[in-house]
Amino acid sequence: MALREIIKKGIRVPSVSISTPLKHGRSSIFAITEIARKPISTSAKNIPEFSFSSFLQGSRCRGVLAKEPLIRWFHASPELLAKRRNEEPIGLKTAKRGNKGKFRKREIGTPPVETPYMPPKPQKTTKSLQDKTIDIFEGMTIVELAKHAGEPITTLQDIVVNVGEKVTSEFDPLSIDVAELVAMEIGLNVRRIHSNEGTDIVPRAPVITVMGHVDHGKTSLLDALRQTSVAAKEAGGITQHLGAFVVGMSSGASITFLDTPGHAAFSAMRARGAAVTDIVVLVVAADDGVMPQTLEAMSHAKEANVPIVVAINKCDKPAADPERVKTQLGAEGLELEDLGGNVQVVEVSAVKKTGLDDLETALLIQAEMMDLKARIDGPAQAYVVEARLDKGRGPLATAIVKAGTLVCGQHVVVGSQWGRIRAIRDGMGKLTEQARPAMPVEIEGLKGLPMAGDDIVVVDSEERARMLSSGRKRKFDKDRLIKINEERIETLEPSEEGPKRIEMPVIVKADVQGTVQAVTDALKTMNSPQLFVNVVHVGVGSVSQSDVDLALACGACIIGFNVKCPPSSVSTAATHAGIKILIHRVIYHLLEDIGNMIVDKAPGTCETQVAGEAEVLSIFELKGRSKAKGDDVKIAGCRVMDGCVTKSSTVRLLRSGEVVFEGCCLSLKREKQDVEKVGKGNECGLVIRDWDDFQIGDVIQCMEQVIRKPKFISSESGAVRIEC
Ligand SMILES: Nc1nc2c(ncn2[C@@H]2O[C@H](COP(=O)(O)OP(=O)(O)OP(=O)(O)O)[C@@H](O)[C@H]2O)c(=O)[nH]1
Repeated sequence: MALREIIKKGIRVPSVSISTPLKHGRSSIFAITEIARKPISTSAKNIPEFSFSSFLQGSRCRGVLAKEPLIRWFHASPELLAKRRNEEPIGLKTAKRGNKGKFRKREIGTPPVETPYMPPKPQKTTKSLQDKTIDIFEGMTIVELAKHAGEPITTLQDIVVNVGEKVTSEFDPLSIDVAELVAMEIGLNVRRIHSNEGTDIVPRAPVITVMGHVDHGKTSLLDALRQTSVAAKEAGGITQHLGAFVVGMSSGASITFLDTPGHAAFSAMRARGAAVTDIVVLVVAADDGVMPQTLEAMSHAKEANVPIVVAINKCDKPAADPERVKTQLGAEGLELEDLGGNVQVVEVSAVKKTGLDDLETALLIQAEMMDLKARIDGPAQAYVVEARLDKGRGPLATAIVKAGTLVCGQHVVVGSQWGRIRAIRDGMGKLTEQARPAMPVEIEGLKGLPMAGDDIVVVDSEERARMLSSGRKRKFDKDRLIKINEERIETLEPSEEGPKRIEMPVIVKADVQGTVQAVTDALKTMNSPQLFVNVVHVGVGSVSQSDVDLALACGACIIGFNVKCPPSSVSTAATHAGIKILIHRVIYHLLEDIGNMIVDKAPGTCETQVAGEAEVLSIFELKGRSKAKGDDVKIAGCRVMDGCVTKSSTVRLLRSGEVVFEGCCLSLKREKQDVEKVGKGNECGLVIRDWDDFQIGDVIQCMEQVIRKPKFISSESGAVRIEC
């Protein structure tokens, strides 16, 4: 849609992304933007005069770097601009530019037509740039970037200038951070490609994630492995410190385990492109066998192209049947070594601590086959495994370095957060100066809380860190808005015809960022055309007064997952405000609770149903007995076959299965006594208002109005849904 149309129609544009080469008429575009950004009541005359320098500043913050590129308006040349001006008289005339690049005068023509502002109906975004990911690398040129991005070189040059970089030629190498910023400004996702060439490359420890069905012993196995570690034995046992730990073996080799068992953490990390895990240990209980989440874990590993080592656990149990498990896994397409494939299987017992050495050996063999190596010099490439907020130390992130060395004091950008690394601690909680590949560490010094799977990028200066972080935040916010919009549309569309949609606003608080995400994702699985679980706010830490205030403002309930009960002052405030706080540690219990709340909250739909059914066995006629007119009255002598016949309800008469009359009951008697209702198996006399044409064999049904609430359904695999 042309800008002129937008202005005319009064559609408010949140902000506009404009990109034009210098001298190609950006001043007029800027002026148009100013009008379009405001509600239509603003007249063009209100636009203040501006100078060339203020325009440049303006274009930086509102034009090229604008947040919502709903409209892209490229001017290729002054000729095209002139042509457009002729074709689309927008009521604005471009200022004439003087020799020194200053605007002398700007004439403003016809103000836009004033029509009331109508918020635009959310529209489905077409498969957008938001979904496009390009590879970027240190030293790439603008020409290369333009080729990857599919954008004109001049557009990118302009953005590079606007992010404060000097450009002398399109063949100038860009730093990887600037390349990312430029890509984000045009709405693209990036994948940073790090070069490994010519540096010190050494073998590294494998990084392993344990997955499997609920209660098959993932946590027990991790605990057992942690205790068998040589390092643990030497240190007299490690207190759990990080979301990852290293098992040192007597041979000197080591294995890094991610202590965030579960598919949610794995998927969340993968969704952010964090290829942290080298191998998945698939835990299957020997007595239970393959279960739904075993299959889920298998597909997660397959999709991520991560090899599996199977640990058949609970082999100490009398009901254990490892052979059956192997057959089941084989039938699911896993090519086990025993069956001629290359997937290793180890029989273990986490409780009896048997088979753990075999498991470690199997993992080392798998790692050896993969020839895992990493560069140890140069800037670190690392990922966040877990993040939490510590009262005294601020945001803390458990990280795994993939390549290079992370050094204390470096400026980093972590996801959309930034900071300067104040301290690095190893798995034992000991301060260290640096972290090398496959070494889980905790870093301190970030300004905000990152998320599991966020990448850690080392940058040269605080300025660069701030700039990259704010660029990422803008992109993150924009993508989030697009996603919310799409989710709303998806859930809204089919419900327009159907029953009214239930919206359930919730606030999610959890112990760590990964859990926040897992809970949020689990809640979203409940969404359907009839239900929208609207996660209005998320955060790490226990439920606070400000959560209660927010919940009150938006009618939300508060979920606290894996957090302590809130202080009594907060609970009291919530009770007074009528805000529900749900504290849970098991996701299925939480979903069940939320499901029940939704059912309670749902208004339900009013339905008519048959409450009782009677068959006409005989017909009596009472002469001149009608109270109103003194006419004859026909009584149907009936037997109640099902349910209950009630005098106050509406009735319908069926003959040969067809409804022939609908009305109300005038009189209901049982053995000459007026009664209100007659139950199944009993006989009664029934008079229907305005109907006396009874026949033997007719069926009289009593109808009642019921409010039907949605049903909460939870399946064995733990999935839940609300059926309206
Ligand atoms: N007999 C026996 N019991 C085990 C073994 N491993 C775990 N268990 C028991 O199985 C139950 C579940 O173990 P967890 O380690 O909590 O299982 P999980 O897979 O981490 O469970 P979720 O975190 O709920 O998915 C506990 O009661 C454990 O004591 C084992 O090797 N032998």
